[in-house]
Amino acid sequence: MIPLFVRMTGKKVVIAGGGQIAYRRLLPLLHEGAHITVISPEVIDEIVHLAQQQQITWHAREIEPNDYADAFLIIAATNDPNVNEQIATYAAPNQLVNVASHHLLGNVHVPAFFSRGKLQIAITTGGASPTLAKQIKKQLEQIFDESIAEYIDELYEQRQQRKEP
Ligand SMILES: C[C@@]1(CC(=O)O)c2cc3[nH]c(cc4nc(cc5[nH]c(cc(n2)[C@H]1CCC(=O)O)[C@@](C)(CC(=O)O)[C@@H]5CCC(=O)O)C(CC(=O)O)=C4CCC(=O)O)c(CCC(=O)O)c3CC(=O)O
Ligand SMILES: NC(=O)C1=CN([C@@H]2O[C@H](COP(=O)(O)OP(=O)(O)OC[C@H]3O[C@@H](n4cnc5c(N)ncnc54)[C@H](O)[C@@H]3O)[C@@H](O)[C@H]2O)C=CC1
Repeated sequence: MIPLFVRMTGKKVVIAGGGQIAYRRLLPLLHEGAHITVISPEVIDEIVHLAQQQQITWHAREIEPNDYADAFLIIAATNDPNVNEQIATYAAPNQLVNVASHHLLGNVHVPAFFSRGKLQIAITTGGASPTLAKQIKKQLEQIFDESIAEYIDELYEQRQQRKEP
């Protein structure tokens, strides 16, 4: 696997499942302006709320292959490993698929990550220990505190000016 930072604005994302994990995946995508559809018979209150506010679409039923045929990114976050596996199987080879229940399925892993303005730091252990990824993130959050965001903004401005003809 290689790390990529993907611009998700306007991209169609289909999330199967509506528990805490689905919600955790959903939030940064929503923040980035992705078009999110959650398909799940039941969802947590936070997801109900987002659907009521029309920030996302929620279909209260089980997922079917047709639901994600044209999705850019599919997130399989149900609590049924067979359903998640089926999603990975039915997805087209050119789709991005994240399977929360099994690190060897799908083609995208979600890292532990944090941002300081334009600086983004992401850590993965390739399924070895998500808990360790979280611990490393916490250590790096101490090293790169909020003050670095302003410095990086300055670097950005200076660089843009240098690039101007
Ligand atoms: C493959 C991946 C999924 C993907 O890419 O979507 C995956 C898979 C699995 N996680 C499981 C369990 C836990 N995951 C966490 C936490 C996090 N897990 C995250 C990512 C990933 N987890 C990807 C690999 C990343 C990597 O390896 O580094 C983080 C970094 C990001 C995020 O989820 O947002 C987030 C920390 C976020 C943060 O705080 O920064 C905790 C601890 C906790 O919640 O506090 C536990 C319980 C302890 C334990 O079991 O270790 C299980 C067993 C499930 C079961 O028993 O059914 C599987 C299945 C499997 O391993 O196959
Ligand atoms: N960080 C990570 O990557 C972690 C991943 N996991 C994995 O993620 C899975 C989901 O975790 P939680 O959100 O806590 O589970 P949860 O049990 O709270 O939620 C599961 C959701 O899946 C929905 N669902 C069940 N069958 C469905 C179907 N056929 N179609 C659509 N939706 C369906 C349910 O209605 C429910 O909303 C876990 O089972 C586990 O395998 C668990 C912990 C951490």
